[in-house]
Amino acid sequence: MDITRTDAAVRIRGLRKVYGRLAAVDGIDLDIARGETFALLGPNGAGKSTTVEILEGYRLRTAGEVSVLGADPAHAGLDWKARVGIVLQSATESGVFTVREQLAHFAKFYPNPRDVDEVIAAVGLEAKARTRISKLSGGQRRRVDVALGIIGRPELLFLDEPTTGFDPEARREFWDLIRGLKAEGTTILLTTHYLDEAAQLGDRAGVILGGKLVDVGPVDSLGGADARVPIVRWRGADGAPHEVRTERPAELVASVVAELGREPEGLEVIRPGLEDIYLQLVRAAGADARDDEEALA
Ligand SMILES: Nc1ncnc2c1ncn2[C@@H]1O[C@H](COP(=O)(O)OP(=O)(O)OP(=O)(O)O)[C@@H](O)[C@H]1O
Repeated sequence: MDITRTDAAVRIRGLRKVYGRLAAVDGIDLDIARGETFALLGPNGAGKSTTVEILEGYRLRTAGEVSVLGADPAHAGLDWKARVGIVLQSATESGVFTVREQLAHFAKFYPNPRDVDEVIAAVGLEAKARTRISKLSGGQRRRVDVALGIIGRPELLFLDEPTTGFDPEARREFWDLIRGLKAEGTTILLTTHYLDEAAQLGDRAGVILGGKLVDVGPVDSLGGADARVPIVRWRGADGAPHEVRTERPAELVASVVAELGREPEGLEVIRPGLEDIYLQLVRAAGADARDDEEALA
């Protein structure tokens, strides 16, 4: 099968990456459509960066098939590189240039770059355009990274934990920037530890655990319908904790109040958000892994 013959921006089949005895990526299949924003979630060491770096052409895979914008990133040339924007996890080091100089320099490598001043404005660095990068704060340097990632007007943008170190206002401004790129048709693959970021930006999300994609789907359906059923918690007459999942929490609370004849202690009604669902998935996978280990022992 020639998987480069696809309309998808990214197609991954049976991807594996082995470091010594560790399968850091252990059989991933995934399609990302053109124009889609896909958020890749997972705890530290899950295999997100390894996967993304293979797609970027920075790492070689052990096995599997990968197509990115119709090419195999392991063999793609300069034309392909010009169509891809990359914001790596680690920040820019080149401190001697000003923000504007650095961007103007990189813009020359691309056939159809964005306007340097527009990009500086888009990442909110107008006031620092003539400042040396070495004099910027961590969050401001991260904005330079993002600016360098988009200066070439990429069709596909990889963002590896882009807002680490951003203050809350900067994150919101960054989200607006990403929404603008998305509106222009840019395909975006985002890895993040911020679940609200995935919920704000992602059309779909995938959760990687132990090198495997354990769930993938629209952000608001991740974990399945059951994962979103409200949870009611309270303490009974003897002080014992109770927890019930129900689609009709008001009805349950009314019956608990009637039974106790008073306000229940420790009453909580929780509608699980993406963060709760993600944590449930991570814990469930951890429990499965322990069961497997016990079965093997
Ligand atoms: N060059 C390498 N040599 C050996 N092991 C590696 C190498 N790079 C990554 N690993 C291991 O592969 C696993 C996956 O790492 P990876 O960086 O892909 O995780 P991640 O999901 O991006 O984590 P984080 O959220 O911390 O960035 C980890 O156990 C890591 O220790």
